[in-house]
Amino acid sequence: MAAANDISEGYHVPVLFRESVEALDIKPDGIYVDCTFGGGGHSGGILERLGPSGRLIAFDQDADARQNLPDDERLIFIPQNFRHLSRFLRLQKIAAVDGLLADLGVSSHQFDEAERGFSIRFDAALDMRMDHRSTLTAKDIIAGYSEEALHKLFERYGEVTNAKTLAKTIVQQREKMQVTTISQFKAMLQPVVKGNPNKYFAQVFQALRIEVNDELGALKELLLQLPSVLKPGGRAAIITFHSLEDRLVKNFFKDGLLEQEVDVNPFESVSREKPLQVITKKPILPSQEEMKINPRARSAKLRVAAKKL
Ligand SMILES: C[S@@+](CC[C@H](N)C(=O)[O-])C[C@H]1O[C@@H](n2cnc3c(N)ncnc32)[C@H](O)[C@@H]1O
Repeated sequence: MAAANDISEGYHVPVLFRESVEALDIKPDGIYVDCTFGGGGHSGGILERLGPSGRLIAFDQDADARQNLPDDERLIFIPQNFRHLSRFLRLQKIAAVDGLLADLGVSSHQFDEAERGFSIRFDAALDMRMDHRSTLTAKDIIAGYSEEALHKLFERYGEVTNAKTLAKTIVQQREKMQVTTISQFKAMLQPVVKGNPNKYFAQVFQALRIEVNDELGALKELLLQLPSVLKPGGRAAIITFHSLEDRLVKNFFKDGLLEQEVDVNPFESVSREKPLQVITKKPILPSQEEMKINPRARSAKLRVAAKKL
């Protein structure tokens, strides 16, 4: 596993490393959660600050992350989706934790392994699953979703400007040809590509990846568990990579609500307890220097909140 100043470039370079680990305000004997272990960069930073009695519970739904596990008995690895956070903490007999970090999305490793099907750079099966135990793949979405569902998906998750035309083309074309690989899919899209093809394909692939892995559903479930999982004063630090995720985190940290819900009863809106206190009024962004060294950091935003005392 990568230590703080010995970042392994091979698997994943942690983004906003110092900022996010410092945001957890680590107590040496505390219990912490890394929801997204990946290459173990952030976990390494947390372990460095923990004393011998501290504990780190690390989740990752991708079996590949196991290869980065350090030989450290303070770390417990849980190869599961972080949406099951409370359940697995209970199994470990942990009632609440002192801090939690989530560095959302995919790792560089997942992008760089051609056969995972995440990257437009390679040809492979249209897969995109972070967790191989789950059944839905990108191929299934292209083959089976209705035109309307495809339209909504590409518009919402990819901000594809001609999402309606794209959805229509997919539905027409899939009658004529079976699409199982990235190159077949890209060929199918050729007539509708708008602007820079790489940018267009990247938006389309992002939308499919979010759907395959139900990334927003998992994030919502994680957020809803924060008030009960954190100890009073316990910190949550979440790094997002696109506006849909960031909006969810921002709203939940501010109001304890997933969407901007309108309170029907104005008295209730005054009295409703907000479970978290926002620590970062504005998101923390990577420095120019970090973005130069690690272009993947460009869209990262870190938000931090604490459970109210
Ligand atoms: C951006 S990488 C994290 C990198 C890590 N912070 C590091 O320093 O190497 C995201 C990781 O989280 C995992 N992941 C994403 N969503 C997840 C979820 N809902 N549950 C569990 N793991 C998830 C991915 O498999 C990937 O390995």
